[in-house]
Amino acid sequence: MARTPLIAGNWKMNLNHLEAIALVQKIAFSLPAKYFEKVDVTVVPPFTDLRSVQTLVDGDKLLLTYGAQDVSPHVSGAHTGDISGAMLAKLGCSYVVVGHSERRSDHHEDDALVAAKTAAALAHGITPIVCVGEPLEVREAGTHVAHTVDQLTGSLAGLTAVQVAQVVVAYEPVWAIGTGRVATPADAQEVCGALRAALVELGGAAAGSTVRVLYGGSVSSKNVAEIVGQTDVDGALVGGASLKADEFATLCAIAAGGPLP
Ligand SMILES: O=C[C@H](O)COP(=O)(O)O
Repeated sequence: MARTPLIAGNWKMNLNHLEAIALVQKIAFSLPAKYFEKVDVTVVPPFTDLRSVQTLVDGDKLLLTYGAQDVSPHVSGAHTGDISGAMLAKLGCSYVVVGHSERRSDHHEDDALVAAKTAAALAHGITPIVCVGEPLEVREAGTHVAHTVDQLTGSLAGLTAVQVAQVVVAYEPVWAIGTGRVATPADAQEVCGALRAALVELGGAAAGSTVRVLYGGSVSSKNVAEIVGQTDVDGALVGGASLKADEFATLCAIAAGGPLP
């Protein structure tokens, strides 16, 4: 079954709600409806922008979707600073990023916590984008495939086969994030192929054929075609390049198979 590519723009801790509106308007203006038949496009702003983005997307009936950068593993109550899955669902979020390497590093998130967040997202009908990826020393030791497969297995622990088939996975080698040092298409395919095989182990054939496995790490309009051209790469999780409307729109158009906007 052909999987529709997904391009997700992770804004990280950038852009206030006014800047968010301006960027989404520019992206939507640059990408006419025909592109959305061939690629799913989502933006992932900071929490503080989500209500503004929701109002814009709903009001103007835009075809792109949006998501959040994190979700609480808790349901509600005394968890200062957390944002629940129910809150994100009410804001119309389609996706939530979980287990990004910046959160694993900055906030010491481990696979068990990521698994709890993954389950929290699914419980509210939000698709988790589950991130895995090796640091440079693991890549240099040559154990990156086993490392990322272990991370994925831990991050999906406790899910049913049906739930496994509902996630999106993002392979983001830490050494490629924000560095301009993109993985080669062969590097991306090697790990994404192994992750797909692991998905079959965890969720059966349905998970292997339906789950989209993205690549992330210095993706731009210059390299996206080769990356998404790999058999087991179904799109990209884009950081820096998602903050520039023209660049992000071009990147999405290329992932859709063109023509350029
Ligand atoms: O979530 C996105 C990734 O961390 C990639 O970021 P980047 O495209 O700036 O390298």
